Amino acid sequence: MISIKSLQKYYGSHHVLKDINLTFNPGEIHGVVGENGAGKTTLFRSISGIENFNGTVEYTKGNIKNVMGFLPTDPDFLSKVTGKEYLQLLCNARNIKVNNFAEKNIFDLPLQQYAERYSTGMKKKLAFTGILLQDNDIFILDEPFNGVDIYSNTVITEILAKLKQLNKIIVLSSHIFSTLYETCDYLHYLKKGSIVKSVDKTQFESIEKEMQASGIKVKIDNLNLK
Ligand SMILES: Nc1ncnc2c1ncn2[C@@H]1O[C@H](COP(=O)(O)OP(=O)(O)OP(=O)(O)O)[C@@H](O)[C@H]1O
Repeated sequence: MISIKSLQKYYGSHHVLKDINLTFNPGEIHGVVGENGAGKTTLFRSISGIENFNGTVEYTKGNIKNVMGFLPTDPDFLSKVTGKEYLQLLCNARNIKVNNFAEKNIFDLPLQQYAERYSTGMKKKLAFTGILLQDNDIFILDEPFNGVDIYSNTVITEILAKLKQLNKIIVLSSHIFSTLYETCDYLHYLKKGSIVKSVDKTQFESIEKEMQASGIKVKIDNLNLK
């Protein structure tokens, strides 16, 4: 179980995350939704230990960093590192031996090419493959579906279902509600740095409606488009 208590994050005087309290259990898929700039990436980076913050993130089974795979929105790679070398590096970091990377290449990526020259979607798929090969127990996925083609979206959805079956802890963000309905067990609505609503699947619609009602129509009307 991951237990987040009173998490606060400031960038200078900007209070980006305000008193976040969340619990994630094995076998659950949690979605974090919110408008651009609400703080989703900052929350994920804090949980992953990339950012300093006030409050606590506790994992009951030990050091979260040793068992967690973090997928950033836009993964980037060192220059002159091929896709295969990148996967090898990630496996080495966990002492995992892979004999045949071609067999593990679920997205059919050109593993002999330099990863930094991959397209946006290919980079995301390579980074995702890497954290899957690491046998992690926790997956923090920042917009895993964004920039990825339709077929790969289906593959990712099926992988998430499999990870859930395997009792992993999964936290993801997405702006696409149909995807969230399909994948998540719980949704947390992050608004201006605060969790304003946490619901189970039976109430996803209430968050979708609340987000739609948060002024978009009024703003468009104010444009006076003719
Ligand atoms: N390194 C940083 N330094 C200063 N401010 C930052 C930094 N990173 C993020 N912010 C600010 O923190 C706030 C939350 O940003 P964050 O990227 O977490 O939002 P988000 O919900 O992930 O947005 P999006 O949906 O657009 O990806 C924004 O106001 C952003 O400008």
